Amino acid sequence: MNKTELQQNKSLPSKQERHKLFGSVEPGPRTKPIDKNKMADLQNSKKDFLFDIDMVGISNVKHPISIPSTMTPEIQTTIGTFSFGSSIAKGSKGTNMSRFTEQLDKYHREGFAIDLTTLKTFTEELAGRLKESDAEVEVSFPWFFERKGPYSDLSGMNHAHATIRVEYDEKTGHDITCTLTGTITTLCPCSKEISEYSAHNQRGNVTMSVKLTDDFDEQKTDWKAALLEAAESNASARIHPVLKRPDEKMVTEQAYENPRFVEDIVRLVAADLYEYDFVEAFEVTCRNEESIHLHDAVASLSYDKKQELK
Ligand SMILES: Nc1nc2c(ncn2[C@@H]2O[C@H](COP(=O)(O)OP(=O)(O)OP(=O)(O)O)[C@@H](O)[C@H]2O)c(=O)[nH]1
Repeated sequence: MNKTELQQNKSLPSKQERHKLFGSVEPGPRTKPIDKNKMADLQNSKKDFLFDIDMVGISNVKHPISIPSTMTPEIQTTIGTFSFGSSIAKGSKGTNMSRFTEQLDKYHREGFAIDLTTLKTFTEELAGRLKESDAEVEVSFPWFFERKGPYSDLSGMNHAHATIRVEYDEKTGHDITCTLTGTITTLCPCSKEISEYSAHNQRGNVTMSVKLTDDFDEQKTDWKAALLEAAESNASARIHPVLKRPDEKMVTEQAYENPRFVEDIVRLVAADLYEYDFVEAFEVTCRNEESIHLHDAVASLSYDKKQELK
């Protein structure tokens, strides 16, 4: 049926009348100023408001971002989920929340690339814009990377979940924590040991949170690729988007030859993070989505290399 054949039998009231029909009313008298300078500014009231606030800001801010990567694709646009905040002293009623998104938009217009150098500048500048001595910014995003079948070399796209957190304080400078959750295959050592055939295996989620050393050089090291390698190289097998039968045979046999408990994974990944010279402290968690249970198996450990110096 085309447009001219469609009959409009109903005679509808105008859109304005329809809105009235559904409850819209005429605006009431306007008594409050519309000029910004004459408006009340509650946020900036100064009194003793009893307690300092550790962090106030906005969260769950979705925004398009571009991220650099040493793996293919080297530049990718994705959606970042941000949170921004700062402390406020008890003498201030509130923060100026519009300034967070105002600054985000300014950086976006200048081609906001989500690298650590830019995020450090962003956080310091945010503290200045808020007229506070500290600020924090966190951004999470799916990071995509190409993965080839081990035999066929056929490629497809995998992704891991990345988070960068930058904390700035004018007295102590910047603190950066980078987190990556990568997915792996784990094959149960116990099941392999006790069974006449086979062994159950599952998807494991490895979350690595690392505090970077002050001299970390992102031109030399892609932290995302390094953390992914720590998780995948210690797994029973890697996860692949495209597998032909010869590939499938290879990853199945590889998993059988490399059985891992969640405890094995966190310890082996910890050993790699311990050897990375750009990592000052770390936390590793492995959560296996068990294929023989409805529940997950979990293990985690944390380590601070500075402890060794004490
Ligand atoms: N402090 C505070 N602000 C809120 C809250 N809920 C909403 N707002 C925000 O208040 C903002 C407007 O306040 P400001 O950012 O101080 O606006 P302004 O005073 O015109 O901005 P400046 O000229 O930069 O000081 C809006 O962006 C709202 O999102 C809240 O719980 N606390």
